[in-house]
Amino acid sequence: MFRNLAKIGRSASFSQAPQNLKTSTVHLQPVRAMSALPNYKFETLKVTSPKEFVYEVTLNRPDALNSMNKEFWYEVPACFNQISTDTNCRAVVITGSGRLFTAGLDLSSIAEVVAFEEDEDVARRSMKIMPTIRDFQKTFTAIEKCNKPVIAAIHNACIGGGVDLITSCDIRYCTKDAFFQIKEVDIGLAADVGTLQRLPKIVGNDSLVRELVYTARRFQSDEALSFGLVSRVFPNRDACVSGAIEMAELIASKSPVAVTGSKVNMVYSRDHGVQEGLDFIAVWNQGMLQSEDVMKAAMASMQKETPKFSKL
Ligand SMILES: CCC/C=C/C=C/C(=O)SCCNC(=O)CCNC(=O)[C@H](O)C(C)(C)COP(=O)(O)OP(=O)(O)OC[C@H]1O[C@@H](n2cnc3c(N)ncnc32)[C@H](O)[C@@H]1OP(=O)(O)O
Repeated sequence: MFRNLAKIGRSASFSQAPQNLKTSTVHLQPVRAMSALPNYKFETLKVTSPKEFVYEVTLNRPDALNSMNKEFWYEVPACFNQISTDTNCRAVVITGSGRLFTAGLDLSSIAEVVAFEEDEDVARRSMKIMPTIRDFQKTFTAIEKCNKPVIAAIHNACIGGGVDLITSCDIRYCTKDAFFQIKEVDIGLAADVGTLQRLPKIVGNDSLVRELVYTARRFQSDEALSFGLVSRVFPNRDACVSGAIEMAELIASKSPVAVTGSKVNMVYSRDHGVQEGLDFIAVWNQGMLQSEDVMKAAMASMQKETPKFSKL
């Protein structure tokens, strides 16, 4: 399988003829021109802070349709692990630069990403590939494990690995022109970095998920909204990104103790039974109920004031 993919990779377009990419037709860049945060230095991502306590992580390879190359797979977890403990951030928005959100795996990078000696024994080759798959799974798990809620703002195409990415986010918004495709079967793969595991839990319709996975058929924003993959649809990219940032700002105004606790417990409860989930939150809250945030929030609510919470 990967041997064939590696051959495709050697002849795919981005590595050989990036100048041919059709990126000039529609450029929907944000109206806001924001400078990157100096302590977040990545090749494939740009991190900015559009509002206090809100970070925007932009997939930043517009000329390659934000496709996922080797650097991307390692930069995403580095970025989200850093954000997870960054006390200046309480909510994150993921956006795509250029004309679409992401084209998924960079087909021209496959040979570099999955490197092995062709004449090597199958077991030895397999054992070399396994750690790469595990690493790539960690890429999107880092978003799910990030202590801050993450909102995906999707415009135009969200293909293959893009669906893996957005299903690891907490909230998904998209534009009216957005379309999605679980594309992996079309390149001879069973999706292996999260879609098959997370999507059924998000949409609660196993029959539909299987249909989308087995056929790789495209579906549009209205269908994505109808079965709950996204919760809001906006007329265009600017409106979508602004809506996501506004929601992130609202989340960031709440107690970071309460929001982080809610995220950690929702992820835990998705993967465990009701009683285990109740046990987990009981242990969690035996500590967190002692937080100053509880008293602050309750007092502010009674006095009809807006509480201000300290950094975590
Ligand atoms: C261990 C692995 C874990 C990860 C697995 C992940 C798997 C996946 O993501 S599977 C999906 C991989 N992606 C694709 O198959 C995308 C295929 N591309 C498209 O469907 C369309 O190109 C797209 C909808 C993104 C855009 O369509 P549009 O009509 O607007 O543009 P095109 O003319 O089709 O494309 C422009 C040029 O870009 C090249 N290109 C597009 N996507 C990729 C890609 N993912 N990797 C490399 N190159 C890509 C396309 O060939 C065109 O090149 P050229 O003909 O030279 O202009």
